[in-house]
Amino acid sequence: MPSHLAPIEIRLKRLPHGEGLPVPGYATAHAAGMDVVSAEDVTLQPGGRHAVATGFAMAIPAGYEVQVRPRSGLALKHGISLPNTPGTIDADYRGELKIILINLGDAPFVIARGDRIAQLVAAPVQMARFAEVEELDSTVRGSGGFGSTGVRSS
Ligand SMILES: O=c1ccn([C@H]2C[C@H](O)[C@@H](COP(=O)(O)OP(=O)(O)OP(=O)(O)O)O2)c(=O)[nH]1
Ligand SMILES: [Mg+2]
Repeated sequence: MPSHLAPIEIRLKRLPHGEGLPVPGYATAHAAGMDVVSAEDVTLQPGGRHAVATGFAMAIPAGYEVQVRPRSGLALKHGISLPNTPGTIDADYRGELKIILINLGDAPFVIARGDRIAQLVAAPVQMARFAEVEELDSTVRGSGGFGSTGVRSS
C-alpha cells in the first residue's frame, strides 16, 4: 500500500442518541467514502432540507478534513443531495456531525434511523496564506474565464 494510503485515525465519540448505530465505514475494500447513517427518523418534503443527526462527534487530526458527499443512488433514484456538497468538517470541530440533506425530487422522502444517507471522505488540507501585491504576472488566459475557452471560432 502506498504510504499516502495509510489510513489516518479519527477519534470518534458516540453521543447518547448514537447508541447502537454502526461506526461510519467503507462498504468495499477501496471505497473512497465511508457510509454514514441517520440517527433520526425524518421525512423530507419535496424542496425541503434538514440537518440530519448522526449521533457521532469526531476529532480529525490537524492537517486533514472530512468531506461530506451525497450518495449517488439516493441522488439518482430520489433526488436526495446535499445543498453544501461537499460539506466540510473542520479538524477543530467537536460538535455533532450533521448531514444537511435536501430533497430535489418530487415526492416526500422518508429516512429511518440507521439508513445510510451520505458518505465521508477524509482528505489532507493544504494550508495557504495570501500575500497581497500591487500587480500579478501576466498569462495567456489573463482575465478570461467562465467559458472563455469554449467559444467556437466559426
Ligand atoms: O455538512 C456539514 C457541514 C459542516 N458541519 C459542521 C462541521 C464544520 O466544521 C462546521 C462548520 O462548517 P462550515 O465551515 O461549512 O460552516 P459555516 O457556515 O462557515 O459555519 P462556521 O462559522 O461555524 O464555520 O459545521 C457539519 O456537521 N456538517
Ligand atoms: Mg466555516
